[in-house]
Amino acid sequence: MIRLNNITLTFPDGESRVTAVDQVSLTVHPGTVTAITGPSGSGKSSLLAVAATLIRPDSGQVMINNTDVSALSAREATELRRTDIGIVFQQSNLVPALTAREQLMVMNELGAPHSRRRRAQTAEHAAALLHAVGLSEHAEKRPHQLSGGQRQRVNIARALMNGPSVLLVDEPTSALDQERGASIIELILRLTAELETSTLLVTHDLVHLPRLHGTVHLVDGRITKPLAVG
Ligand SMILES: Nc1ncnc2c1ncn2[C@@H]1O[C@H](COP(=O)(O)OP(=O)(O)OP(=O)(O)O)[C@@H](O)[C@H]1O
Repeated sequence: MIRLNNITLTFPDGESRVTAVDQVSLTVHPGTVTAITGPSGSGKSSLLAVAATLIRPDSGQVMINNTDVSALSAREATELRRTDIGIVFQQSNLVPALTAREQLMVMNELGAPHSRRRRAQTAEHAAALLHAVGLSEHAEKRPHQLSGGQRQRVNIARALMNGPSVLLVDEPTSALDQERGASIIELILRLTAELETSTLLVTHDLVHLPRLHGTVHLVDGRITKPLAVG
């Protein structure tokens, strides 16, 4: 579970500061997907970065599975991020030289060298995830040989490699046509249910909102009345 308690985040802006996130609280339960929507500049990506523990807020708490992230040492926070949080960034950051399978394998090779047995388990897990995202037949392809939707599927599978309890996804459908976008949303919903992740999804594609479990609408960094959807 992820819970944000009264988060405020400001950035320097010339002589003063701009408030990107303004007293935002939200909770995402396991197995559910909550969308963050709002106009450009309303603080969606900033809020996601706080949830990812990549940016420390000026005030407020980020609770991951009842652990207050601000109470952790830098090392503990890094470990929590590695094991408990899966992130799909807006800019696909797949490595051009690696195949889909290798993009997943590399997640486990960052760190201590592993035994042969551990490598075999990792390979099995990567294969299972590629199957889950419908890419078994494309496992040996490199990013330039995959479509935009397929690359997004690799990104999602890679974010799930370490078995995170929290999945954070930034604009997963923005580069896709409506049909491919809808199938990525279906995939995220299915994986969220199967793997019981608490999923937060930034999107400005309002068409998908009725499929999700909750929506947080931001204007100028603040939560406003939920949009009427459906
Ligand atoms: N690193 C930064 N330094 C200074 N200001 C920033 C920084 N990042 C974001 N901001 C400001 O914070 C506010 C929120 O930006 P943010 O990128 O979170 O919005 P957004 O809703 O994700 O926008 P978009 O939909 O265009 O991606 C904006 O006023 C933005 O200019």
